[in-house]
Amino acid sequence: MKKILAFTKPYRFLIIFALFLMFVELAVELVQPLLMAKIIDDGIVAKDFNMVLKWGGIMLGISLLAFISGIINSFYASHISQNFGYDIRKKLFEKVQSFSFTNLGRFETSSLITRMTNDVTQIQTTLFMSLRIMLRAPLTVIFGIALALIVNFQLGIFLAVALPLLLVCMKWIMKKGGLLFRTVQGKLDRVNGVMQENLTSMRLIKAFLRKDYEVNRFTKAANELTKGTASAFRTIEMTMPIMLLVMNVTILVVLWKGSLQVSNSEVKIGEVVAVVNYALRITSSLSMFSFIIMFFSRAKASSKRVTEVLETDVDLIDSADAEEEKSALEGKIEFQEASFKYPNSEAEVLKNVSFTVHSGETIAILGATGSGKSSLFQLIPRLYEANSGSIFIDDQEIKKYKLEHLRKQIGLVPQEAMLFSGSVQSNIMWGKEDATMDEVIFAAKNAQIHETIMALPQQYDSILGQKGINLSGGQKQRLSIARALVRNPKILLLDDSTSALDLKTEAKLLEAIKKYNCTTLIITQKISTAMQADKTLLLEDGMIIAEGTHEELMKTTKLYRKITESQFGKEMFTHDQTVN
Ligand SMILES: Nc1ncnc2c1ncn2[C@@H]1O[C@H](COP(=O)(O)OP(=O)(O)OP(=O)(O)O)[C@@H](O)[C@H]1O
Repeated sequence: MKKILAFTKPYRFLIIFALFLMFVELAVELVQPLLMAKIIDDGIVAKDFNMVLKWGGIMLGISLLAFISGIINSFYASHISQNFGYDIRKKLFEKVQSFSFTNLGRFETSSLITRMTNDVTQIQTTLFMSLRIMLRAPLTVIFGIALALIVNFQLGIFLAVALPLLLVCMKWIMKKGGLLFRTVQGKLDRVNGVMQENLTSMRLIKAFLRKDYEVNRFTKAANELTKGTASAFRTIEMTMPIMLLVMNVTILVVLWKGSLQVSNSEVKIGEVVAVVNYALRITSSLSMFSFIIMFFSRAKASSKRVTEVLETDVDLIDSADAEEEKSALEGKIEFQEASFKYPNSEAEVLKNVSFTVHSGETIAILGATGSGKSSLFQLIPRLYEANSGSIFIDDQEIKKYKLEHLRKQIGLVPQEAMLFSGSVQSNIMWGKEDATMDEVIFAAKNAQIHETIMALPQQYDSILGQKGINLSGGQKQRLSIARALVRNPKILLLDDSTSALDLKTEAKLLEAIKKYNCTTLIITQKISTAMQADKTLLLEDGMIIAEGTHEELMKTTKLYRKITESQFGKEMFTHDQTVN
């Protein structure tokens, strides 16, 4: 909660002003019973009509003041809370952007979305309500009792006795409510998760006729949320009848005792009316309490969830001895006995991997599915850290480079082509914000996608749907390659990114990439790609089992020959090759 409250700091003067206006409203509310007592005792009972008019006029005047204060307070309360929510959301978003994959593994995507949207809204609304009305209710109770004691101590004491009972009741409910609403937000994560998976996999769901299954899955998650929320609300609402019972009994006692005192002429009738009036105002404030507790409990739970994200230590940052590099990389890559396992798993997916790629070379990486090819790629831009061994770029350990300097010079094309909604041009420029149109076209031409783009109705201005839904798999791949090429990378990592391309287009692409003079690593399943590379690494079960040119591997490695045979037939073998 402390961390969240710190976000109110920039608005502290506005908050003080809004609270001041709220106090004006409160003061008017509290002074009204006193004025009423005066009008009754000195005006009505004493039959002084001028007195009634005078104090009635004053009452009207201060009510008008309260009304104007309320309007201005409302304006500032919404201004402050909207900006406060914006600040938290921005900070959360920036924090998530800095997360490593290990950090991201701690939170479900849907949970992060709920935290950035619904949780922030809960906190934001609570701040708004606090500035508007919420704080008024407890203050009405406290000051109402204090003023009742001043007006008539003997009657007011009954209200004071009820207070500790009410406080105990509230404390218990606040604690319970906080826990319950934390569970509710967890269930909301689940609903959002199911919804997100469903909406992003709609084609698959329709093709597999899984609509009913998905509807059931959603219904189950939504039911859980409904049950959880209802249970939380029920618990909180239990406070209402308890608190109202306490107050109504108190009012009865005040009326009974007051009537005795009036008949014995010990007190004026106006005093009894004032104390009863305070008791009624306290009761109406209490009726708001269950609603207030609900908001606070929810905000407390949401604050915890938001703070959890904000306080996560980012575990992949620039190391203390990282050097400020200004010059461009050459692109030499060297792995020395590098081993790696994912943070959430015990299985070693790369085992003592050693190899060297000289600057400007093109290397193909071949291996069965799950052999660790993509994992190896992730270590180069330091998306993950190797658990043992070392990785060097230009003979310097990658840990010694600033992350930004390193990643700026790497063009990564992931296995699944990820595009963004927006124009074709903006998708290519995503790789280099300040790219000129000439650079964009040059990259597109080299990625062999320029002609396809020119055939689109609005060419480079054509709008892509979400994730590039209106493009074919191969077109998406080539657009992702253009996005990487526009960076003019020193190291280009293509993760099975040419799988959907025909042999001719792929050959043209690989030829065009040579213009960039960058070190290129290509994960592929195709021997035709390996044949165009300077060297191929053959990966099996996280280990490099062979490396060499196509001809060398054909001579030395049975597995490589088998793959070749399966793709090209036996004629690829020459009579002098011995089978190992
Ligand atoms: N985020 C992850 N957390 C835990 N294990 C993972 C993760 N990603 C991959 N793995 C595991 O690491 C191993 C290697 O996966 P990787 O994606 O590197 O293989 P690959 O050779 O690229 O496979 P493919 O050709 O199918 O893409 C697999 O056993 C996989 O289950």
